[in-house]
Amino acid sequence: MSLDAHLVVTHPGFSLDVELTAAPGEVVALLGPNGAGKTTALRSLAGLAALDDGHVTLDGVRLDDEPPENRRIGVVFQDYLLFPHLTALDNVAFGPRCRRVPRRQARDTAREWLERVGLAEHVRKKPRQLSGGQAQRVALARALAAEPKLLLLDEPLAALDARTRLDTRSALRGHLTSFPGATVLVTHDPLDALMLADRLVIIEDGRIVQSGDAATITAQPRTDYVARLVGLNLYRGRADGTTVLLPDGFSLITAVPQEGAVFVAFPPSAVSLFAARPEGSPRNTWPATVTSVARHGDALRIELTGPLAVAADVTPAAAVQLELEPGREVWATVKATEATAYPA
Ligand SMILES: Nc1ncnc2c1ncn2[C@@H]1O[C@H](COP(=O)(O)OP(=O)(O)OP(=O)(O)O)[C@@H](O)[C@H]1O
Repeated sequence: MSLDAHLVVTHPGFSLDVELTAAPGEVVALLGPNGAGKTTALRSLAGLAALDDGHVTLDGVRLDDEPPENRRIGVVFQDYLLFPHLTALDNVAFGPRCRRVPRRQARDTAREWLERVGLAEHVRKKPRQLSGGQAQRVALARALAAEPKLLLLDEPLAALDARTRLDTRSALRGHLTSFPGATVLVTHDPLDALMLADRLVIIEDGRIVQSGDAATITAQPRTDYVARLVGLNLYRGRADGTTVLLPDGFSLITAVPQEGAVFVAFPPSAVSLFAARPEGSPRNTWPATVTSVARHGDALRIELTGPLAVAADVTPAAAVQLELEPGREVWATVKATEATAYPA
């Protein structure tokens, strides 16, 4: 169930030319700025957009001449909606039914999958009676129930609010871990990529600019986009429920409990700075000293030392008001809901 693809697609003013492989069980994330060609790549893998050149091979079998329904590819696309007139159960049973599995058996399989994604009580609901997170899980169950060899996910979490996103991301990670086929995931969100993927492939302007595991890419970004992308505050520690103890003794509180070795990540935009210790403040609050101030897009990126070394993004107005300059002592906070912990 390994994927080997060379995707060449030409539109007026844009050309995509990327080579992509994914081993059985491997999750590959395609990341890139808007218009980089991620969706085009995914659609051409799915057979929804024609290749102008190249090939798509799954397990050594060329797929590019096969119609989408014969490709044994599961897709969870943002615009690939559930059938509105079918129940969750029949939406999920649709895949097996397409493969001529008898109705009762298809429904049994669908029920199992809906249980697996935690929707046992919602099998009879129509899509409009489901929340965004539930609909996303039905879409995932529908894709997996068809026993695809390749799973394609296009921004699977983008439509969800922050809290639902966190829960759904963790659950999705579990499902991907037990999925035996190859997975290709498109996302804008570095956290999705770090948490869900074994390997990242960064696409800019239709070309691969960097690929590798998260640690390698984080250590050695090769383009401005990648540098900004990995501009996450990332720590390794040991989780005991929602408390993560870092090696130098500082503890971070996270929203989702974990156990054992974990990473904790949050973006610089999640760090707030205050002149005095804030009252009734979020769970993570510590004194910090500014070491540098640099322009970062429309914001200023502030590097701080203290019990936790962090980067924070603040508006220029806030930087002036807080008199942020090297040596300035401030208080930093991060909400537990912004600090994501995931197994290391
Ligand atoms: N059918 C089409 N006809 C012409 N141009 C297209 C077509 N589909 C995509 N493009 C162009 O191809 C480029 C890549 O688009 P694509 O949607 O693949 O990028 P993306 O990386 O997924 O972007 P985003 O993150 O914004 O979704 C864009 O410049 C887009 O305008």
